[in-house]
Amino acid sequence: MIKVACAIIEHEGKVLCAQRSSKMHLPNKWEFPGGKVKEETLEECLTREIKEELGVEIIILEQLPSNEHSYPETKKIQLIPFRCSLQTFKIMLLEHSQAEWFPIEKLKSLDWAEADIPIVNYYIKKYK
Ligand SMILES: Nc1nc2c([nH]c(=O)n2[C@H]2C[C@H](O)[C@@H](COP(=O)(O)OP(=O)(O)OP(=O)(O)O)O2)c(=O)[nH]1
Repeated sequence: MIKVACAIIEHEGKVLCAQRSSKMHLPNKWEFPGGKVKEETLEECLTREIKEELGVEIIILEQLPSNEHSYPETKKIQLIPFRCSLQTFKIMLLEHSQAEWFPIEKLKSLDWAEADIPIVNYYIKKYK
């Protein structure tokens, strides 16, 4: 199983969502920024990935329940979400096609990567 850490970054009641580019696996799907965990802690992975993808520093607040999901033709992933806030604010799009702040009530309307759907539903239920 591949562990993937992702960041639910909050600011002024909104959440930062990122759209995968047309060239990535799961093209054009929305996700929480993050990536595969290497030889490092989940927190180190998340800090590194967010810096690589968006050029910002995060503050990790809380780990939320993970979700296991199998996509066709890839190994099962365990998607592990963390609520985060930003320490630096100059967001750069280094990998995604776009990144946007959405109010919690709009999250359901995005075309999410399948593994994210239970996480989005949990988050909406707990934090809206
Ligand atoms: N980052 C992230 N990945 C997700 C989410 N939902 C979801 O299904 N995934 C999948 C997409 C990818 O198959 C996998 C993460 O791999 P990735 O390719 O984005 O991460 P990475 O940068 O470590 O990958 P790599 O290019 O080094 O191989 O998890 C999510 O919310 N965030």
